[in-house]
Formats: sequence, structure tokens, C-alpha cells
Amino acid sequence: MKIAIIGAGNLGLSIAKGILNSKGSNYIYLTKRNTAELYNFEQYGNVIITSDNREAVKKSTILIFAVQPSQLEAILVDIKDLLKTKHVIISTITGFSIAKIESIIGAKHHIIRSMPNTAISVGKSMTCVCSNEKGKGKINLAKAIFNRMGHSMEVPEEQMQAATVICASGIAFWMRLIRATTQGAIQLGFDATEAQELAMHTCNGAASLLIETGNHPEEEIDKVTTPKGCTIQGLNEMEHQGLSSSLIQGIVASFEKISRIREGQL
Ligand SMILES: NC(=O)C1=CN([C@@H]2O[C@H](COP(=O)(O)OP(=O)(O)OC[C@H]3O[C@@H](n4cnc5c(N)ncnc54)[C@H](O)[C@@H]3O)[C@@H](O)[C@H]2O)C=CC1
Ligand SMILES: O=C(O)[C@@H]1CCC=N1
Repeated sequence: MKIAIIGAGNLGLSIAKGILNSKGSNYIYLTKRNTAELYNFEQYGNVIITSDNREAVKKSTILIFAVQPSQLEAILVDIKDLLKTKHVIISTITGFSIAKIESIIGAKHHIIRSMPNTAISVGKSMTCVCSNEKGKGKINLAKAIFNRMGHSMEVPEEQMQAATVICASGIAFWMRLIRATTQGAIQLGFDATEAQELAMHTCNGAASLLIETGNHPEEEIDKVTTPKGCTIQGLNEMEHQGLSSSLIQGIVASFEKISRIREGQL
């Protein structure tokens, strides 16, 4: 597979690392207006760094767009005459609909809208995908690419906004929870490094329990909460302080913000 990542920023570089770690491409084109910051990637023989999007499009079949929402239209206008049937166009852009992409490049192309997260760099992204009519034939290819770097799910396009909050922004939300747990552990006497080690591996264990057993979180919580014990005491105090409620409110606030990004009211 020949992959171009158009827009090698935070997400684009995370995808590049994921692809390189999974040996998922013959070579990768990485594009950015100012390529100086990409010198780290020059050590890889199969990475081509350029500011020339047109060159990257010509030489690749899978085109992953990871630029800011306000930058996509001009880039698509610039490269659209180069698009051929071989190309699979994968957008990661928040709030940028398939209809809008089609209105720029036409509906005859394979268009996949995706929502990965930065854990793609370590092969652990939860990625949601959907496609235009033409792209339906390539959705399994897109899922296969993302499954090499984590887990993927096809969703209706109407759910991409919610998927953005839960999966993409979700990385930041979980990081803050891990950070808060770390702060608690430091207050209880662990040094900062130990505290983070305890927090992140416990978080990993909790997620793995659910992934591997298919159990509901409350079923696992019931196994931990000894009657009159310390776990239920702590858990109930967290809920009195609004733990679940604040998370849900944050998720909804994030969701509402995407509507404004979509409408260009940044
Ligand atoms: N950062 C994240 O965790 C996630 C971001 N997204 C979406 O991915 C997109 C990129 O987000 P980030 O990586 O955070 O942004 P970013 O600002 O870090 O990266 C965008 C990159 O595109 C480059 N760029 C701008 N114009 C260009 C052009 N004409 N040709 C080539 N490259 C150009 C910029 O130099 C920059 O490196 C956004 O649309 C965002 O909504 C989606 C999921 C997760
Ligand atoms: O915060 C943002 O707007 C982007 C989309 C999801 C993750 N980062």
C-alpha cells in the first residue's frame, strides 16, 4: 500500500507512527507546509517528506487528510484534478461532512470519513468510519488499515460527531482521569513516577477486563466493592461530588462545540 498523509501534525504524525510500527505500507508520504519539524522521520527509509501535496497524491493510493477543518477545502481544490479511481480518500477532519467533500471533488471517488485518536501511534486507536456511496466498496479496506493500529467500527455518518467526542477527545478525558488518580496517589505517599505507573496500569487493567470478558462495568465494580469497605466509600463520595455527572456534562459540551466548528464559528 502506498499511503500519503496530508497534514503531518499531531494526528497525522500519530498515524504515521502507527503505520510505521505496524509495517502497514510500502512507503508513506508525509506532507506539511513547513517540513523542517519532520526531520525525525528521515531515519526511516520508507518515509518521503514533502510540502508538495500534488506529488504525494500522484504517488499514493490511500490519501489520509489530517489538516485543520478550515484548511481542507483549499487542499482538495488544489489536488482534485489528480484524483483517479485508484485513490481512497480518508478524511479525519472534525465536522467536515462527506457531502461537503463530494461538493468539492465530486461523488465518483471513494470517500471514507474516519475518526481515529492519537493512540493510533501505539496501535491502540478506537477509530470510527463511514463512507459515501462509492466508498462502500472500500470501507473494509479502511477498516483493515485502522484495525492494524487498534480497533475500528463502522457507524452512520450522523454519529461521527459523537464518535469524535468519545473516541478522539476521549483520549484527553481519560488522560485527565489518569492524571487526577496520579495526584491522589502522590497525596497518599507515592512518588510521582510510581503514582503514574500505578494509575495507568490500573486503568489499562480496568479497560482490558471489559474488553476481554465483555462484562458490564457495574458487574466488575460489584466484585471490588466489599460491603462496608473502602471502595464503595470512595466511589459514593466521588458520585456525591458529581463524577459521572461532570463527565457526561463535559461530553455533551464537547459535542455541542463540534456543531459550532462545523458551522465555521470557531
Ligand atoms: N489531534 C487529535 O487528537 C485529532 C484530530 N482530529 C482532526 O484531525 C485534523 C488535524 O488535527 P491535528 O493533527 O490536531 O492538527 P495540527 O494542526 O496539529 O495538524 C495539521 C497539520 O496540517 C499541516 N498543514 C496545514 N496546511 C497544509 C497544507 N496545505 N498541506 C499540507 N499540510 C498542511 C499543518 O502544518 C499541521 O502540521 C483536524 O481536522 C482535527 O479535527 C481528529 C481526531 C483526533
Ligand atoms: O479538539 C479538537 O477539536 C480535535 C478533534 C478531536 C480531537 N481534537
